[in-house]
Amino acid sequence: MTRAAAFDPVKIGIVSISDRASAGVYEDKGLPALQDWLTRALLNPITFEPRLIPDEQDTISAALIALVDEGCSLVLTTGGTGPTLRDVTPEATLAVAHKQMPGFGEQMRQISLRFVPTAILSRQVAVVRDQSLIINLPGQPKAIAETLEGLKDAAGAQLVPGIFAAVPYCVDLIGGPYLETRDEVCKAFRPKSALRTR
Ligand SMILES: Nc1ncnc2c1ncn2[C@@H]1O[C@H](COP(=O)(O)OP(=O)(O)OP(=O)(O)O)[C@@H](O)[C@H]1O
Ligand SMILES: Nc1nc2c(c(=O)[nH]1)N[C@H]1C(S)=C(S)[C@@H](COP(=O)(O)O)O[C@H]1N2
Repeated sequence: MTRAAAFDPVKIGIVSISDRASAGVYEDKGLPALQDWLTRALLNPITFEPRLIPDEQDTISAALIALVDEGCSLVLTTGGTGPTLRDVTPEATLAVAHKQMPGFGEQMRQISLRFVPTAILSRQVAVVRDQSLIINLPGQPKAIAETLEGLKDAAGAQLVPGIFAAVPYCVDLIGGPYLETRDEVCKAFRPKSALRTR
């Protein structure tokens, strides 16, 4: 068996929530940014389930429920986390939550403050629904890598850990596949007792 074949396959939902990108007013950069980063970070074979939808609460909740029901162990959204009247991604996500995971939002705002003072305007949340972890990321395409990967210095040393470091163990705990990362992109952390030996 090749080493690649030993990695668990994973299905990941990626959801870009933008009135203008979904209407074709501008090109969607959210889905490509999510797909690029996840492909770089994960060693597992990934099946992506992409959705590009407007900032409508019921549409967002329905998309999240469908992705979880289709077997996505992880669902990442981008966009609609700010304070404008149309920004309803956190409400749509909380509406389908079985558990809230507040640490992800707290850490994302800490990371983002190192990039922009307006980081505190993002109301992003993370939740568990069934055996899936759903995480909101901000809408600025560059915010995707910033929040997932964190902040590194010029030599590549981690200054602020990205939120993705905690994602593989969280997915373990809710019964999902064993996710493995490329350390140079994101060093995942698991307690020693949870490490799989090869
Ligand atoms: N899917 C996307 N593709 C490209 N750029 C985006 C996308 N989503 C957001 N942006 C950029 O990031 C900014 C902030 O994102 P935000 O989610 O607040 O969008 P918005 O201003 O509510 O507008 P819209 O929902 O129409 O994208 C946008 O104004 C836009 O410049
Ligand atoms: N890492 C990062 N976080 C960020 C930003 C950013 O550029 N980079 N933009 C902020 C801004 S300006 C806003 S209004 C909020 C909400 O963005 P959203 O409505 O696009 O989700 O995210 C914030 N978080």
